[in-house]
Amino acid sequence: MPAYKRILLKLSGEALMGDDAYGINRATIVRMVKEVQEVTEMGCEVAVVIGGGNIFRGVAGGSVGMDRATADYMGMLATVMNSLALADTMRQEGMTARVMSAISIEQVVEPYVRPKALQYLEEGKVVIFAAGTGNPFFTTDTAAALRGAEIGAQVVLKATKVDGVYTADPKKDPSATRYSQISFDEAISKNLQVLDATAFALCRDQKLPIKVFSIFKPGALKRVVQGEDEGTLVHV
Ligand SMILES: Nc1ncnc2c1ncn2[C@@H]1O[C@H](COP(=O)(O)OP(=O)(O)O)[C@@H](O)[C@H]1O
Ligand SMILES: O=c1ccn([C@@H]2O[C@H](COP(=O)(O)OP(=O)(O)O)[C@@H](O)[C@H]2O)c(=O)[nH]1
Repeated sequence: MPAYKRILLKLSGEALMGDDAYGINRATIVRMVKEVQEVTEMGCEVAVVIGGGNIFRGVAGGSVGMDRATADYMGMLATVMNSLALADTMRQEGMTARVMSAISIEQVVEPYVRPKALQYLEEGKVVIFAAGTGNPFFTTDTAAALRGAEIGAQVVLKATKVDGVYTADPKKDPSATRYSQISFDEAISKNLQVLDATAFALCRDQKLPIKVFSIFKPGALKRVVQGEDEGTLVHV
């Protein structure tokens, strides 16, 4: 029995590169899809938000003099590409996935319509939310928090490059240690960078717990969904 009936899974776009320098690494995306398949087979309803950092990030465009909003729209389009790749890989693995976009590009993907997303989830289909929130100056973490709240997910699962929330950024401070759980208030008071501030505030207000775990660790998603001790739970 899964510990969660419905989850919102945020997959890092950057992690899709695997060991490549850019784009989507085939073996990496297949592995991610197989992990998602395992949890759908347990009867867990899965919605996914995928980032775009493997292709384009708005801040990168902004830093070289591009108009930030334009760069962010490019970033959103990058998430659409990743979403299409993810849905197609799911199809190849025998799953049914539907991509819904926050910006209208109807020839490519259907628009996000909340009742329809809920229907797909009830039917056991994986729903992939593309184009983030549809607004510049936001991130896909915020899209994950927003859609997670909208669909009534019991938890936002952030599958990322680190295996949890640490006392300090583990990439900069090797002596940092991992929390197995931490409250929203404590994470805020210690200024721990887990999700961006907007996403974090939304989850806290909606009392939507967040689980941070490694996207690279085999079987981690399954263990999280089974309610086992994996990664870090950020709770109310
Ligand atoms: N206290 C902390 N605990 C864990 N990770 C942290 C912390 N502070 C900063 N980080 C950094 O946050 C990064 C993950 O967040 P993020 O850039 O949003 O990744 P993505 O959106 O690609 O999943 C990690 O690579 C880690 O270096
Ligand atoms: O609601 C959103 C979501 C994403 N983006 C843009 O899309 C890019 C890719 O998303 P993100 O950086 O969150 O991806 P990840 O870190 O997961 O690779 C961001 O840098 C933003 O430029 C945006 O403008 N609004």
